[in-house]
Amino acid sequence: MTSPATPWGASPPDTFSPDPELQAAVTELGAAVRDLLETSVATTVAPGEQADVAAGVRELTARLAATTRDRHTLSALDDLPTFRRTYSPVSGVGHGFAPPVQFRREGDTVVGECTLGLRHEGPPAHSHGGMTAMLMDQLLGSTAFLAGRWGMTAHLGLEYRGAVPLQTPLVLVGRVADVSGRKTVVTGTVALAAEPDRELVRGEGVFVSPRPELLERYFGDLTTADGGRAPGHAQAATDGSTL
Ligand SMILES: CCCCCCCCCC(=O)SCCNC(=O)CCNC(=O)[C@H](O)C(C)(C)COP(=O)(O)OP(=O)(O)OC[C@H]1O[C@@H](n2cnc3c(N)ncnc32)[C@H](O)[C@@H]1OP(=O)(O)O
Repeated sequence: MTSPATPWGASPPDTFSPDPELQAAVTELGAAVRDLLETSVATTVAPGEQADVAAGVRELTARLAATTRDRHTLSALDDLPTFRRTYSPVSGVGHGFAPPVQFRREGDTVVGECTLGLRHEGPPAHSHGGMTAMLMDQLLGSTAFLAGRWGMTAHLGLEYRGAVPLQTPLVLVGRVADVSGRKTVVTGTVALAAEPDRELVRGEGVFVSPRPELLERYFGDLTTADGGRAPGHAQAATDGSTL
């Protein structure tokens, strides 16, 4: 299957079809852990109740620990050529810390929407600056990727122009600014969904597709969940247009 032409290059064909039962269970567990994390930093119940809950959570954790993957093994729901990352701490539905942000193409931009919670707090009632940097890194990286230009963050610059409130819908917009060789420059903004033209954070990132020796060093021993060599990175990272 070939991907449709876009003003900025090829996008990867999405032919990956994960097990729907696993996808549903991981999504549900991610949502439940997200609620737990959020409530754990908001709760004001008595110390004894918190201690009881902690003991219960440890029992549940032990059940999940019965079988686990190591860092060199992809989840069965992940796919490198399409960069499907179920456990991304920014966009992963399976990650309790993630808002999670949903990204989509809109014209020549990539748009993301999310609402941050108390688990992302820095200054009271507002986002931690590092959390906003995570949002920006993922936004800019996703923008490069969706333009057929996968790369790793080589530089990330941020201007914090206004504090980002928690529990308030946000909109993120990314644009490819320049491409040359293995390098892609992307700019992006974070704003309130209700005031999309008032930029709270402005970012610029340089994404570089690593040279083959680095690719091998970083990802050479990655395997898929069923033990095969993980496909896609060598091609995906050296030239996004081959995706
Ligand atoms: C849907 C999926 C979306 C995924 C989104 C994910 C978002 C998150 C992305 C990440 O967080 S990635 C993790 C954080 N980043 C890293 O760990 C990268 C660490 N750095 C490296 O491994 C290497 O420095 C790097 C791969 C970035 C570059 O190494 P190379 O040896 O391949 O690059 P090289 O030095 O040959 O430079 C290639 C080009 O990039 C340019 N370049 C490299 N570093 C640069 C830099 N810092 N600033 C500006 N330009 C840079 C360099 O000048 C040159 O330009 P020219 O071709 O025009 O000469």
